[in-house]
Amino acid sequence: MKEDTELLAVEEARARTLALVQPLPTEWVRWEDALGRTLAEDVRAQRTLPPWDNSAMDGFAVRSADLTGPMPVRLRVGETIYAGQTPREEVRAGACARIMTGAPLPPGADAVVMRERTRLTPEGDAVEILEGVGPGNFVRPRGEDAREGEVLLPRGTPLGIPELGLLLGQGRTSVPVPRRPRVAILSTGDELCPADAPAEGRIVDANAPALSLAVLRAGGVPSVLGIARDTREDVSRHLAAAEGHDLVLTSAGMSVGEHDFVREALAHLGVAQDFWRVAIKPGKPLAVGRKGGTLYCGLPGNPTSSLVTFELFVRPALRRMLGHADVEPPRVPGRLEGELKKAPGLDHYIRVTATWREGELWARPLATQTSGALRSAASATHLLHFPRTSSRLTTGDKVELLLLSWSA
Ligand SMILES: Nc1nc2c(c(=O)[nH]1)N[C@H]1C(S)=C(S)[C@@H](COP(=O)(O)OP(=O)(O)OC[C@H]3O[C@@H](n4cnc5c(N)ncnc54)[C@H](O)[C@@H]3O)O[C@H]1N2
Ligand code: MOO
Repeated sequence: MKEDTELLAVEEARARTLALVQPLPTEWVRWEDALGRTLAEDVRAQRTLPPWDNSAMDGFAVRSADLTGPMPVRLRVGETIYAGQTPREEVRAGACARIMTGAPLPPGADAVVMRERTRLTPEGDAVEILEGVGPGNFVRPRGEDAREGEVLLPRGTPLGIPELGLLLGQGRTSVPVPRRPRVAILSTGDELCPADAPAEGRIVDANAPALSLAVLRAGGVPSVLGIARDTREDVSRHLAAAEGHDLVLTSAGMSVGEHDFVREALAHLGVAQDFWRVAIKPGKPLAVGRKGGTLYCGLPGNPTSSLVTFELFVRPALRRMLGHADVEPPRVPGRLEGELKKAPGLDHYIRVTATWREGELWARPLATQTSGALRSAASATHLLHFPRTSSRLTTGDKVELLLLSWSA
């Protein structure tokens, strides 16, 4: 195992993590399970939509050439066409048809005048058009949404609600997507006990359940492997059960303590470590490696450190497995409200609560920033990036804020 004592920059650590993963094999899922995933193949339109030119307004289907002279113009009113009906008559010069939104445009007509710009005679057999319109006015052209045979959505498209609506509009109820990553989560530590059997003098394992929620939110399928004792043998035994997963997350035992066996157990299992230790706070002792098709991330035990490293490294890797092209943590500009100091050297990720005021996002650091305390993450809305080269930030300074996937 390479004893790399140098700290890797956060961007490099993320790039190296992402280089170890790729989109997972394709599966077909129903639309209900496709939200937030990506298309694994180009999807072509099977039908032209709308299938015919149709009206965008309730009003009158007209020949625009009839409306070029002085206004108003009086037209004879023919049939009424509702959505779902087929027009029976051609609109001839000097005439029009009553038409409702979504109804097919009748032959002869090339424009629609909305009802509010007309005056119907009391008998209802003629209408005064109050203003002229050009051809195509309020006409939704055939094929505006889709033309049969064209690529409607290309491979890699993230499937949000309108994209799925578009596919459903084509009569497609299932889509090809990369399958969901299967993620094994292992807590390690002699001091730990499970949350459903809390024991006196022990620390309840909060990391595995918290990480499994983070995995779920990121679109993965978590399975919790329990708690391994602080021996190489017990960690190795538990890790053996994780083989075959796409991603294995371990929690704790990553630092340089006498009982920090996780890296040793990973090496023993044949995991090739890509890096260990990143120049960030919190989360410095992160280790990442690979064996076969499985990515291994050894996350630090401090509860907030494990969640921060999840956001910065694990979630991007899960998004790549799910086929997303954009996997960087999303960022927005903001301003600091408060004072921050540190020694230069590490990138710090400060837990803040940001609120919108006077056209800007103002970020106030939470009172506690210790990574051992989950309080330093509870009620945080963003991570404020305090760059490695910087040692002081003051109220009003422009800052980069990373959106958190944890928040309620
Ligand atoms: N001499 C040094 N000591 C430490 C360093 C260092 O560079 N040199 N780094 C510190 C940093 S930074 C971190 S982060 C921690 C991470 O250490 P480990 O990954 O080895 O984690 P542990 O020491 O086992 O545990 C840390 C802390 O978190 C609690 N914990 C662990 N697992 C859970 C869990 N599943 N649920 C709730 N809480 C958990 C554990 O009880 C400890 O209090 O190392 C520093 N030390
Ligand atoms: O890197 Mo540690 O996560 O600062 O407590």
